[in-house]
Amino acid sequence: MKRIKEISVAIQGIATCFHEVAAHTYFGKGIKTVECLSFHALCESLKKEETDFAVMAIENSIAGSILPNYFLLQEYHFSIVGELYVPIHMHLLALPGVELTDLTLIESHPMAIRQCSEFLHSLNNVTIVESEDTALSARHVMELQRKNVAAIANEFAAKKFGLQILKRRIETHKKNFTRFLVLTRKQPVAELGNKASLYFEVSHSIGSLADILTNFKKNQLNLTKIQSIPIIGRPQEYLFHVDVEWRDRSGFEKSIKQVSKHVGNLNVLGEYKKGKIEIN
Ligand SMILES: O=C(O)C(=O)C[C@]1(C(=O)O)C=C[C@@H](O)C=C1
Repeated sequence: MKRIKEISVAIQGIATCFHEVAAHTYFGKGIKTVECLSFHALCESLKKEETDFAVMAIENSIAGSILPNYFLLQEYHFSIVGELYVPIHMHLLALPGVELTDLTLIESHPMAIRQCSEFLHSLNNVTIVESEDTALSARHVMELQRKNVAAIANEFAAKKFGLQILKRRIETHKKNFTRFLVLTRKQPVAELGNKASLYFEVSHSIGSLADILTNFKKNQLNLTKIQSIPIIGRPQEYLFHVDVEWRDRSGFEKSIKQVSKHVGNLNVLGEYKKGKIEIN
């Protein structure tokens, strides 16, 4: 009997990290996840065909955009084929028996640290250290076996590395979501989506960006995100990354045709189905 090859998905981080949660939420449990310790390594894994897909965090509702990932999207030109919003619950993890007053060092991924800044500012004499990944930080706490060290990570990491949840839900706001993109090597557009991500540059003249946004409005496109990214080597010039949604795809097609005459470097990174934010 012919075996169906299991889908392999590059994630940034090690097992139990939020990227693994995102990959399992999108594809289900029957996939092989490939651990990458940077977003650059994640892109390389997909580019070198070691994996079929990559899941990449792009923004968080507390900490904002992950700007370096916009540069990676420009550099690698993968297709965005999906997106999902994952609820993020951050916990402070330490060895069993440790108390808050024992801590002198807390380690985590920089995005996790930013999501917990209010809590972290309330602590005295604690050094905050950035790491590649929340789950890796939890593993470090287990490996070090020191009472003064803690990690910010999720409940799956706590379970896997035998750590206690010293303080639960330390994110600055309880409605905390990270948006992940699902990437694959360049492929033709499936035209089944209701959302697209694109980027372009406009001339340095009055209203040039406003004209493009007005065109989106005219074609019934809902702008859900706009992010400017510096053009390296051209100070004060920017690329604009935008996400738009539609009810009728013909409006998107029309708009792309029309704006392509007025912008430079227009790239549609992908069309995909809009992800849902499930607030419960
Ligand atoms: O460190 C992890 O667990 C990750 O998957 C990375 C990451 C991120 O890049 O934003 C994913 C989701 C959370 O926002 C915090 C960290």
